[in-house]
Amino acid sequence: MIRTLSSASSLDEISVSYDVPVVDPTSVPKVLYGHRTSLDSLCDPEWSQESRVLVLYTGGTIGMVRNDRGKLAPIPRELETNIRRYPHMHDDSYATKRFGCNGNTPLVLPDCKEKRRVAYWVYEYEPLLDSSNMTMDDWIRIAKDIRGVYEMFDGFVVLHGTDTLAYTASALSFMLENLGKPVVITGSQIPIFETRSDGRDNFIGSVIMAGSYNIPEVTVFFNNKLYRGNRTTKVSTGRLQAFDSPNMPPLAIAGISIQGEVVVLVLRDATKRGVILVNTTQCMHGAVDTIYETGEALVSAGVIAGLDMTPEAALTKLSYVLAKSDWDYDTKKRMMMRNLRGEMTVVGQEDEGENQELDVVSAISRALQLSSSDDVERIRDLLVPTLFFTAVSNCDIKRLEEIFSNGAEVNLLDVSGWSALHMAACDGIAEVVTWLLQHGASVHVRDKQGQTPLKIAVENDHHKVVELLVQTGAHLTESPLRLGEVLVSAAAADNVERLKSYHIAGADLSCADPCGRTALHAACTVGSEECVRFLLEAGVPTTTRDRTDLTPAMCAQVNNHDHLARLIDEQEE
Ligand SMILES: NC(=O)C[C@H](N)C(=O)O
Repeated sequence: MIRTLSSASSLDEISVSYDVPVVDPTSVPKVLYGHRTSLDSLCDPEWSQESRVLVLYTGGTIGMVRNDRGKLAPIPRELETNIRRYPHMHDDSYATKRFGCNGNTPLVLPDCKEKRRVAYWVYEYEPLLDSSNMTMDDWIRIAKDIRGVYEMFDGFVVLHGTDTLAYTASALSFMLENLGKPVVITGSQIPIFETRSDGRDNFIGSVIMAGSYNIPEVTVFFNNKLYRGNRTTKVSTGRLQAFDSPNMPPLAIAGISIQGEVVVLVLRDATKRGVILVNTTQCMHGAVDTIYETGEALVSAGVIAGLDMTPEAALTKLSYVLAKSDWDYDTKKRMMMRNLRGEMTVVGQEDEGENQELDVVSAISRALQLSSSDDVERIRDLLVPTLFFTAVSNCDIKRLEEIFSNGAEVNLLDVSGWSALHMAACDGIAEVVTWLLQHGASVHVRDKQGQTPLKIAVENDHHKVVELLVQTGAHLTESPLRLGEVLVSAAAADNVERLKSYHIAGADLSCADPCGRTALHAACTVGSEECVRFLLEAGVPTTTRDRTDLTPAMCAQVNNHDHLARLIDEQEE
């Protein structure tokens, strides 16, 4: 089982930092824009059968080919063409049967016994880069590209050269604020086309991670291991185990610390001038420590202890923090000391007082006369999920806090694939939903029917909850045609509350069903004045004609609801 400590816990919508403006759709690269225009097919409800992954191919050895002189260089459009030929990377017969044979047929991974098949698209950068030639602008481009098509995919894979991969991973972890979907970065030491290559396993593993697991953060997948992105560092230019995450379990091993040679007085001047200095270790294992005189002297000179952050994470975190123009100097310093995305281990006040044993665990352990801590641990693992779901349905926030501090996984699923957020969204308790979102619950988790918490909240007309979920980046996944159908049936049932739910969830209320009928046609047909008034206030078009060439006003007249036809006329005037 894959466990993750979610790092996204804000109620804001996903955004990209480093001073990047809100993404302008016209700036989305052509191929991505192409996907945008085929949004309909991507959002088709049938699609819940597969998860969707976008592979952003930026360059690196993984897609390079040896030239006549034996030198490696990337060749445009070579990667996807080759992948289509590898049966273990693309199931052509499944893809053709499901999606037909057109220019936009996705690649599909063969059945890996995961929940759903994973369909994926490769978006190739131009030019393809050796990562040692990448700059901060390239990090920004990747972040913007992900933001631009964020709602259309369940996860993202970034194919990247290994030389600066850890820097990009750290940078993206800070830049992609409130990330709710997996972003997996990978590459290889040997090109994917060569007989012996780590590239194929890294590629397939990353696509599976991005498509089948709910790990909403920036990670690095390499040599069969998934690392937190901002914890990784490149450790070898030649070995297939090119990356490591020395200070993050399960690889963290206590070791000796490093002492730096510094001239403290030079440093004190700098911090007085408002320069932010961070002390990090180059060592693989361990953290900078103030038990040494030199370390203590650095702290007294105003240098921030970077604890066990990798130099890659420290550099990119600094760039991120410095670019935050709305933070003053003290806030920036405080943020550098705080664990923002799981990039460093902060022990101390945050942990104090937590981890008190749950009363019920203690009681059962006593009743069973358990003496070993392993046995108590097992009882806790068994009980915590049940207690957690019970606290959610009882809306018991105090209990939720207590269970959470005892290790409850906030995105845990029950047998029907429901998370605690699905449950709270169904009950419509905004307080619990807010608590879950603040503690890292993902709004993108789907149950076995492919339903998100947002869909559940909409279907139960919990408007406040719908609003909270949308603010956190949730979005509807139905195609416009399917939306047309549900809106028409809501209006036909005189259900204005449902129309409001869809409206708050961001649905376009003018969507038509397969007969060309809109919610306004249906409301006029059945004579629902409340629905007609609501739709007109929402500004839906009034002149749309259905397949039988009727406008909503004509439907009202045919069914003897002349007053509704008049309402529409007044609106048109
Ligand atoms: N293995 C690699 O990908 C190294 C290559 N020079 C790069 O970083 O792009």
